[in-house]
Amino acid sequence: MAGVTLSNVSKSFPKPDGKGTFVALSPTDIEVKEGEFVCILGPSGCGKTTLLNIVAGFETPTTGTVLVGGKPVRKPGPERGYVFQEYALFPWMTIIENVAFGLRNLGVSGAEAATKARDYLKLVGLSGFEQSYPNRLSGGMKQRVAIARALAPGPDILLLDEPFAALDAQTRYLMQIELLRIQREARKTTILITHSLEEAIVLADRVIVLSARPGRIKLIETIDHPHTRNPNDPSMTELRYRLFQAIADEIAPVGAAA
Ligand SMILES: Nc1ncnc2c1ncn2[C@@H]1O[C@H](COP(=O)(O)OP(=O)(O)OP(=O)(O)O)[C@@H](O)[C@H]1O
Repeated sequence: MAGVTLSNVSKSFPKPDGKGTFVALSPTDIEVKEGEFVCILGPSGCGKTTLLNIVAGFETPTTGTVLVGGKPVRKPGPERGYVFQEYALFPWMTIIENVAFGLRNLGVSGAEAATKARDYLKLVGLSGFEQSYPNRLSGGMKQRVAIARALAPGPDILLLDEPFAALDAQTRYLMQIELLRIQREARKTTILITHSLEEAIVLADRVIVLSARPGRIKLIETIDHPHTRNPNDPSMTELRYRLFQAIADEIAPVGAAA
């Protein structure tokens, strides 16, 4: 197990016209404890994916450092599993090949990778679909495969970028409960980006709301209600209101200027 520490992490990108840079993420400090489930909310374009990509090692921060298990992140690594919004499965590979892919890249033998891939497909409830191709699966099933693939190399950290955004409401809820079960069972330190207040309330031990771009931490809420949570339960009303207000305040200036 490992935690994640971001110290003074910021990111600037070149402006689209090539003249100078703009700040996508303001200097940010976040400490995610071992086994903790953190959800990050914020308006579109505030730097959520950028933050996650920096933790994943896909992007280098302009300032600051990220430590995973006390070690600096410089590039992607097998101790960090990533789940993309749009499944990102290889359509020409069977489901089991997709899940075994990361293991094979790590030098695990074909037979061992297949055994592990089978175990993880079982964990996400997809035994029996090993030889199917992604185009035969529903959106929810594809996302289960993507989660199994992220888990297969045995990461300490799970990073998920709006993993359920493309799913219908019912499948989304079922997947949230499933993810929570897996996360609790495997005690993975988890950071999940979402646009959904409800999703954050259902899943998170702690919710971090970022401001409009350049993102900075606007609000942190610890949720200590026992799982499983109903975001519409009256006990969640105040929390829900605070989260809503924090996000609405960030969106309001756009409307106000009109
Ligand atoms: N590689 C890149 N090069 C240039 N600009 C980028 C790059 N990646 C992100 N940006 C810009 O940085 C800003 C933050 O983007 P980011 O994708 O992190 O936001 P986000 O909060 O995840 O947005 P959304 O909720 O819409 O997915 C945006 O203005 C985006 O266009």
